[in-house]
Amino acid sequence: MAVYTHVSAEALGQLLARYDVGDLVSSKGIAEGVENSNYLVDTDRARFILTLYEKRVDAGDLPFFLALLDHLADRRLPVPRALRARDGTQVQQVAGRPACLIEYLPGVSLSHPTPAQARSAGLALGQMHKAVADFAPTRPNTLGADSWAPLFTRCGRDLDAIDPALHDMLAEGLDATLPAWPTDGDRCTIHADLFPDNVLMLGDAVAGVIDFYFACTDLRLYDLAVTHTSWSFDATGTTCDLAVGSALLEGYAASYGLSPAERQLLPILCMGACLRFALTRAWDWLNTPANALVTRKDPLAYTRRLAFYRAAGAAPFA
Ligand SMILES: Nc1ncnc2c1ncn2[C@@H]1O[C@H](COP(=O)(O)OP(=O)(O)O)[C@@H](O)[C@H]1O
Ligand SMILES: N[C@@H](CCOP(=O)(O)O)C(=O)O
Repeated sequence: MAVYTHVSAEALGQLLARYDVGDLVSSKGIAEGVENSNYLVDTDRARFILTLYEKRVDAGDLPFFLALLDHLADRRLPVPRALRARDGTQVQQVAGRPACLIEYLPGVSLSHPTPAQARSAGLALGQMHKAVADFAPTRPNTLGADSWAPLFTRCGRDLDAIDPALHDMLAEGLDATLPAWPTDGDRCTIHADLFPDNVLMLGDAVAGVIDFYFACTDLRLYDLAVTHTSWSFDATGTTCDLAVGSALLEGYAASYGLSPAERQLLPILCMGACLRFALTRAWDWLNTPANALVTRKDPLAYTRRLAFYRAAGAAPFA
């Protein structure tokens, strides 16, 4: 459960009074997510999401994220906008944290996506990449390839408390990946965390894309790689469903295009994506406050994926 900061009914009532959204009827903390505190808020007029930005979100980056949401929503992509209060502001202070009241989107996050659903996710990702062609703001990827070795060093031998082989697996993975990391290639604004839990589905169709708080400017195909690593495996990272991975690529190819040369880059980009999530999960495993209502995510689910991509080479991307 991701609620790091408690919001009292009084504080929530005061917040809602700044907006033209009706009166508070009920609110409850949302079980999913690990980064921010999220509440489902019902008023007598509609349902909303209240997000309080926590650990990894720098308040200085919020204008970038919120402008991106507005940009994509203006182009009819299914992303939620942050509402504006009567004074025009989108970011408020709630219980000492920066916070936004966000449009609620229907749909469910999947645990076991089918190929048809993965195809829709690939289509949506390609549509987003097209839609950001005229999005001018930029944001460096603070969890990009340059950050992985320093994060590994900061975790150090504490990694072995998670698993005795974790330190050496990550060291080998970094050695295999970083020297081959692409230095050029198409760059654009990317979501950078398009896991199934950040896509709301209705049947086989994408009804919402949420959680843009890692969005940044980086290699476009790295976004596809992150999505491949998160959609194509079971939660433990043990079994790869190649039909799901292929359908994801097929959807992306249909909406954006995917050349043979670009497919050849995907193995190394997927290895990088595995390192990124194994490292941040490991860091969080070692550093999550004991009193936080959050379910930590298993870093080994990403070292298993890393081993898969290292062994499989180009085969999953043909
Ligand atoms: N705009 C939204 N509409 C509907 N549900 C949402 C929306 N934003 C978040 N949620 C729900 O809240 C959960 C956590 O949100 P998320 O942004 O993924 O949190 P975190 O930033 O902590 O990862 C999601 O899995 C989803 O169930
Ligand atoms: N998707 C990342 C962690 C970020 O969590 P999210 O709830 O914001 O998607 C992971 O699974 O490690």
